[in-house]
Amino acid sequence: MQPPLIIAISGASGSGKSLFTENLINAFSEYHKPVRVLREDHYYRAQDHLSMPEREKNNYDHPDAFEHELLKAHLSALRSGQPIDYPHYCFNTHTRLPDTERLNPAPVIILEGIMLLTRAELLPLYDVKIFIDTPLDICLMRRMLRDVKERGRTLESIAEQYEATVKPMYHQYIEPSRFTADVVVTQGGENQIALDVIKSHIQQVLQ
Ligand SMILES: Nc1ncnc2c1ncn2[C@@H]1O[C@H](COP(=O)(O)OP(=O)(O)O)[C@@H](O)[C@H]1O
Ligand SMILES: Nc1ccn([C@@H]2O[C@H](COP(=O)(O)O)[C@@H](O)[C@H]2O)c(=O)n1
Repeated sequence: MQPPLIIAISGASGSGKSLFTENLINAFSEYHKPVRVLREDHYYRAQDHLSMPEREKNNYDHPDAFEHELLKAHLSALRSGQPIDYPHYCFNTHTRLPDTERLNPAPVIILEGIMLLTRAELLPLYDVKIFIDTPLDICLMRRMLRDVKERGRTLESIAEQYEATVKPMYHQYIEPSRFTADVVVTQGGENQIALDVIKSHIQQVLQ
């Protein structure tokens, strides 16, 4: 069996990675190749041993917040045709859920997450590296709306976390990782030309 094509999509929180991923999947639907999506967020470290106030204080915008060793092992397994036990994460409790999900390999694997391009040891595992480059003020505005609605946050906590970790870590880790990307996408998840270009590259590779 041919190894899967692995596409990594990175960029700031709120840059439109999830939306771009959804649109890329839709673009694939006519091509009849099963696509599997893995979210780096699911690889945030389990923190069951910490109290809630301790969890709330943590820096979730540092590469070490993620169990990248597990992600790397999972990518290697999928590449060699083995299934994985995909972890699930809860943003409200800041830790992993007890259950995992058995996932089989697929011809196309899309990975999505903020720190995917920051680890030198992960880069060789990706076939295509994409960076969604969206101005930070737009990312923050989107994040505020989403985190209040979906992640149980208050505006005060979002503003505090943004100043303390999200913004400085973006400049330290995420922004420099842009230069490792094959494609930098401006105008976020709705950039149709970028979607078409990437789709046509992927079609050529898969033929
Ligand atoms: N181009 C866009 N125009 C309007 N809203 C957008 C756009 N891109 C993303 N959003 C919205 O902003 C929020 C964050 O986008 P999302 O794709 O989840 O970002 P990320 O995965 O990078 O954190 C979501 O509610 C999404 O629907
Ligand atoms: N317990 C957590 C874990 C992560 N975060 C924030 O999530 C952001 C990354 O996820 P996106 O879907 O927005 O890319 C990251 O910036 C962390 O600050 C959190 O708030 N709590």
